[in-house]
Amino acid sequence: MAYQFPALTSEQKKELSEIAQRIVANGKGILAADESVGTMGSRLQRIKVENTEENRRQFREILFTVDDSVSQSIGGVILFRETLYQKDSQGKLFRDILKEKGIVVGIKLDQGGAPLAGTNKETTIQGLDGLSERCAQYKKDGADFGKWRAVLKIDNQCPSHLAIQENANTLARYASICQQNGLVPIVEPEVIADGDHDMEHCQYVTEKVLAAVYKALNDHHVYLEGTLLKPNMVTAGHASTKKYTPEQVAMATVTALYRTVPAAVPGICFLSGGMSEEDATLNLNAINLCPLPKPWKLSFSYGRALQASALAAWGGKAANKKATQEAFMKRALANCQAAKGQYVHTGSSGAASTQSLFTACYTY
Ligand SMILES: O=P(O)(O)OC[C@@]1(O)O[C@H](CO)[C@@H](O)[C@@H]1O
Repeated sequence: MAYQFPALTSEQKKELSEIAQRIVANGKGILAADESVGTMGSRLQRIKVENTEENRRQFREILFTVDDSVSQSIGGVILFRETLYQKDSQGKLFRDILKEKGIVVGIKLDQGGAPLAGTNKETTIQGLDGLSERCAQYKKDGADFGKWRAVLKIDNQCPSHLAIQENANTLARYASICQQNGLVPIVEPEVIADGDHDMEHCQYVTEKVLAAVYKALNDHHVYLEGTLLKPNMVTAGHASTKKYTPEQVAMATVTALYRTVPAAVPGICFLSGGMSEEDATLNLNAINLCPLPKPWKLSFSYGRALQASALAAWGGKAANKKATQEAFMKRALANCQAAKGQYVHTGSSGAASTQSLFTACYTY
């Protein structure tokens, strides 16, 4: 097998690896503010706010106009298409506000699930058609990384070999297209927490899924130094009666990663997957203290676990801007400390931060 057709030039590789490293430098992580219109609707419903474009814009304006010091904790923000082209009340594009803070702008690229016939309601993810053109346009419009979330579930006969292979291959194809267009791909194979399985079962499945993903990324000539992984932590299913400490979650999670994720990958940014804000922070802290080899940055790319307190503080009222920004900053800082293994729980968390954020069958 000759090495004849290099996928990327050395300049392209340099740009990609620098972007990836910037996002996870010094304990920084990612704010996943890329909820689709429908997903944002269920977030807003919880606080009894109507799901209009203007309400979505207003909440995101409050998050993005937080004090500049947020850039010490947040290295990247993932946006939904609508948000990439939205402006603050003074008419300034959100993406320019983020870039001026030194935050890297990312874009959600997957377009939702489609059923895999002949399986127990498993899915693949759509969005490959026209992806290269969309990536090129988003790069011109200021994005430097992309995100694609594949969903795998633990259930009777699940995940099937077909679902694992199909989603791994689709993630790899997406990653290759991103890199060709100068975007760092965030590769997100999420094993969702639905079910009553124990943590050991989740570890087994997570290892199988990650091993398939890295085989596919290699097959597609993806440059690993210019990627980031966004996996689930290894936990018991949401309906399991077994309880595990953050140290046990950390040991199972780092073991699964150590067995499957090459050291060339610069950073692993976990999703929060319905954990409470506080659990997501405590688990990340324990992961960074875990006494196993950890050749990658271990950080966060949280949606719910960075925004739940902020959403509750906002409640749809402009007058609550300060409290909303304080709540967001508090979580951003806590997770940055956890990404360095330096988080100390003070016991003063608000009610919203300890509430489970789990949604059953969270497929899109
Ligand atoms: O699990 P979390 O941390 O809330 O969100 C993880 C995430 O990948 O899933 C959501 C739905 O696609 C996205 O908004 C977000 O980026």
